Amino acid sequence: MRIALGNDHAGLALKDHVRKVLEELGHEVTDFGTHDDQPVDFPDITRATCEPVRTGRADRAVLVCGTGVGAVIAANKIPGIRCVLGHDTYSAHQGVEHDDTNAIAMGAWLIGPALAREALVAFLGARFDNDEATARRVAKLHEMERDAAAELTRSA
Ligand SMILES: O=C(CO)[C@H](O)[C@H](O)[C@H](O)COP(=O)(O)O
Repeated sequence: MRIALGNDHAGLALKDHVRKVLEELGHEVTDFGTHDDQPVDFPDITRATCEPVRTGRADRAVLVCGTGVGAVIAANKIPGIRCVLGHDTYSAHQGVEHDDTNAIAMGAWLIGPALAREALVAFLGARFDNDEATARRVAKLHEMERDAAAELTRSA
């Protein structure tokens, strides 16, 4: 898969591990940084990393920050991005199967390299069920995004 990878300063060490895991698993990784420990803002990194997924130039995004929470919040504000907090393997694959998640966020302050690896394997190995119920629910998420965009246009 084509994976867009991004992290803030708090996620740097775990991101380096994640990149190696992704490459070992045979994925094509584009690393959007950050590449050193100078503080950066997770919304900026998240936006840059998720943009190629939004536009179809990457298949999935992997985000690493301190807790994963900031990156999840930011990612789920981007139209077309559905991001799971990937601190357990069940959520990592079930989110794809039921909710068509295309991004995963991890907190470097909370999980270690072994769990990060297992969560990634679960996330990247999973496929959207796309049955009647899951397709209907994800369509409603798209509808919510369209409603939000229309509301913005109306109030502009
Ligand atoms: O973990 C986070 C909150 O959800 C953020 O993404 C940042 O990593 C964290 O807030 C960074 O904190 P710092 O005090 O600037 O290191």
